[in-house]
Amino acid sequence: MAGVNVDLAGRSYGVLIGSGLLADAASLSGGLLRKPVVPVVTDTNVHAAWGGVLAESFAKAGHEARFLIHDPGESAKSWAGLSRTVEWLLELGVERGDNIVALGGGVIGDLTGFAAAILKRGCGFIQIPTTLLAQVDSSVGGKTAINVAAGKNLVGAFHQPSLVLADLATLGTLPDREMRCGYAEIIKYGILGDAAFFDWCEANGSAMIAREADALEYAVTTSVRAKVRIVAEDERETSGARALLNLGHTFGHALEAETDYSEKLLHGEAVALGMVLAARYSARRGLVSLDDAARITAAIDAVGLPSEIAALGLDCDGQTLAAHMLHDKKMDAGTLPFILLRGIGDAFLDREVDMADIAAFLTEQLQAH
Ligand SMILES: NC(=O)c1ccc[n+]([C@@H]2O[C@H](COP(=O)([O-])OP(=O)(O)OC[C@H]3O[C@@H](n4cnc5c(N)ncnc54)[C@H](O)[C@@H]3O)[C@@H](O)[C@H]2O)c1
Ligand SMILES: O=C(O)C(=O)C[C@@H](O)[C@H](O)[C@H](O)COP(=O)(O)O
Ligand SMILES: [Zn+2]
Repeated sequence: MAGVNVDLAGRSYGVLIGSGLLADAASLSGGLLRKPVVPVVTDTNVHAAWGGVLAESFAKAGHEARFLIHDPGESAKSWAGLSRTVEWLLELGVERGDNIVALGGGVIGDLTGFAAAILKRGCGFIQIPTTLLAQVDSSVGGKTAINVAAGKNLVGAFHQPSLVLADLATLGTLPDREMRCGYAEIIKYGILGDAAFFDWCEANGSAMIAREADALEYAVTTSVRAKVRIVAEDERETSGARALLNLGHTFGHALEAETDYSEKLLHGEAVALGMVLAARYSARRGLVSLDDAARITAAIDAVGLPSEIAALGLDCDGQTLAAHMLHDKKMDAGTLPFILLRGIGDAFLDREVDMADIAAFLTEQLQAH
């Protein structure tokens, strides 16, 4: 088992990574579980696959896991999903010092974390991420949110968990499409700041997606360490350091909005496409070489992630996609900074991007091939 500490004044916590942690969840949580009944928020798929293992672990330690089970998918990260969660937690009599368990992927983690942030002005929560994407990214760092009509994650809070338990064995039941989504956020750490890790991803992406134990453990621990370093430097995304974790997301969130946050395009797939677009736009501006942009596209394509927005068959132009971006949380005094590239492993925040140029570029990309 590997452990990574997230060092934040007054809000520090550990991320434990290993295989089989769920069966020991109660003992690993130690004093964080204070009451006989422990609220666990999850979705139907995760409950069916792993709810029993968690319930048994809690029962061995004298706790009853009481489940709130949402439908799977982005629809749970909504006002309706939030209100259902908060009302249920209130009925259970959850107190500020209690910890609510989020058992699931990024949707359940973001929703439960936000419910914990606002319930009685702030309760504790434990992240038990069961997707690769949630283990390498969403369970760590304290961004919690729901989606609203105007866009992705627009209502939320920074609220750090008390503990993260990333059990690699839970990935055994995860569909391959979701494994590829996790890979998108993993290779993101290489593209934005670690060229050697990008090389490693290029060589080991397929092994990781095939759940080869060594590759998976290396990918998850390296990713978590990378994220923790950035979060410790800029917890609330104020200095620009954390904004680099948004590489591919300005484009990606616009694509998710245009596809109605549906199964047509999952978050990791949108981020993969967004990173290709960021690389190609950087090349168009002469910031990065065409070779580097092509290498990023090839690494994404090689594992079966989408790399061409033209193939999505969207009925819109670049201007429509650019309009979605105007709600982006990075907007600052009317301008939208973009995360662009000078090279693989060398991302930076460009505050001088012209939105008309972005729209024209996207129209070209929508028509390409
Ligand atoms: N807070 C952050 O920093 C952050 C970072 C990245 C992504 N996100 C958010 O995370 C969300 C995406 O998360 P996700 O990719 O984990 O998707 P998800 O939570 O929708 O899970 C994907 C699918 O896998 C199923 N599933 C989960 N674990 C499983 C398991 N072990 N076995 C079988 N099925 C399982 C789920 O039921 C769901 O159908 C997006 O809303 C995104 O905005 C947040
Ligand atoms: O932790 C961060 O910071 C990230 O940007 C991680 C992203 O992968 C994640 O999708 C995040 O939710 C996007 O941030 P947002 O502020 O644009 O919602
Ligand atoms: Zn993301």
